Amino acid sequence: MRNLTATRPLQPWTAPTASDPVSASLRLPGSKSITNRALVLSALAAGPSTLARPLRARDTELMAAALRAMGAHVSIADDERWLVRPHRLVGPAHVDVGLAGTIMRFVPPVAGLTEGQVTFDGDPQARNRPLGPLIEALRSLGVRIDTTGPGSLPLVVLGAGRVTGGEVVIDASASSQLVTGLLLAAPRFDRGLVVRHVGPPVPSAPHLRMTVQMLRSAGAAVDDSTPDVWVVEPGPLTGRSWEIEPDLSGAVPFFAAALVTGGEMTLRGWPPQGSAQPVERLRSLLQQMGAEVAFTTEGLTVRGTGTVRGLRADLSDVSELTPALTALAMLADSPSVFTGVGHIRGHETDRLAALAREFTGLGADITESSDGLEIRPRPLRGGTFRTYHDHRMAHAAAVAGLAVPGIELDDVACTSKTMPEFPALWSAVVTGKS
Ligand SMILES: O=C(O)C1=C[C@@H](OP(=O)(O)O)[C@@H](O)[C@H](O)C1
Ligand SMILES: C=C(OP(=O)(O)O)C(=O)O
Repeated sequence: MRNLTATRPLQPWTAPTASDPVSASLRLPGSKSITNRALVLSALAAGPSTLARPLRARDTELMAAALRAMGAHVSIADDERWLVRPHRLVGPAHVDVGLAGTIMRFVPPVAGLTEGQVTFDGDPQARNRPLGPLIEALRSLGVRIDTTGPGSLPLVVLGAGRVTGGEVVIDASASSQLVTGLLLAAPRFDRGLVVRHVGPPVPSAPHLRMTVQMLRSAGAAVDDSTPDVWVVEPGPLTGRSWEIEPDLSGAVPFFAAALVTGGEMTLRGWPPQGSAQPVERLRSLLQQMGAEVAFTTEGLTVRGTGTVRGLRADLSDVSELTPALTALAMLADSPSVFTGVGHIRGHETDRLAALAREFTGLGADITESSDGLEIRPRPLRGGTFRTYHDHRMAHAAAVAGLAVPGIELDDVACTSKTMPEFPALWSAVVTGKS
């Protein structure tokens, strides 16, 4: 099986230190999670769709390429508006998932609906990310899948062009994306789908709500009224125009900059009717850490008061924020304890181990627990910080670097996963040249 992933040259980068309060008003790129759900739903719809202000980054370009490889017409030439015209899905096709959880979990069910063989592989670290429960769930629904590894990439889906559907039991405690992947394709299964989760809690509940909300927007009938059970009726998905919100997770390091430096950061472009992303939860976390947060006509504004407070929190619903919040906690006036995020050991890297190791290398007092981190702030020093191909490790190092001179990332190019402009934009914002 081929691995088409090109080797990317490492890009060392020294995180800029802020000499003044960081203040800016920005419009950030679109949400990865919304863009990739919209691409999948559009490729499975009965008519054409558009995505307004999508995220252009490695994860979303690879998703577009994956769907195109299986026959959908996906045009991403225009930064402001991507076009998707569904087409009969046919193999043979190869899907390079890169390091994207959204591709490795959302596309195999689509491959089951494809006529022909679809192979999947990605970056070496993608092979470590949990996929077994999805493979088993699809097999139990009659989809033929060949694997060489123990329930992980690489894999081959021998698509029959249709999936009967029915009922499936899955342990999705390793990732909410295991459920989302099944749900997104489920309206196109002959009998629809009932997904029943059995096991420790599913993390990232807001991402599951986003999935249900977007399925309904595309015309699907979904019942999520019973905890840990999702019922999707069979039926056509409609093509539509998707407005992609700015990425909330990508915004967090910028909000953190306001907190650390006593500055003010406004992110423009929030939907007036409420967000599909967990804005209220983020607002509460930042407030507990000492920020003032306000929604104005211009956007979402976070103001630092000059002091960062320690935080005790279960972060299971917003686990992808753990790296940036850990960096903030390093600079706080009291200890922090984060729990509920054991599953981020299966994110782009083992984030608990990587954060503990790299910040310890800078002089931090940080320890891993089985499901989180404990941080007792003390002065940090500059030094090398390894990012392990993980964009959010780079975000964490950048936040610490605001207050600690000489933090040298071995590679910042990993930020291309969700925000290729991150190094340039961050430097401009921190130095006041944005
Ligand atoms: O569905 C999604 O778009 C995502 C779900 C979450 O995954 P996990 O449930 O694996 O944490 C989140 O961390 C990830 O960044 C994006
Ligand atoms: C966990 C993340 O990504 P993925 O969508 O690849 O799971 C993340 O972006 O923090």
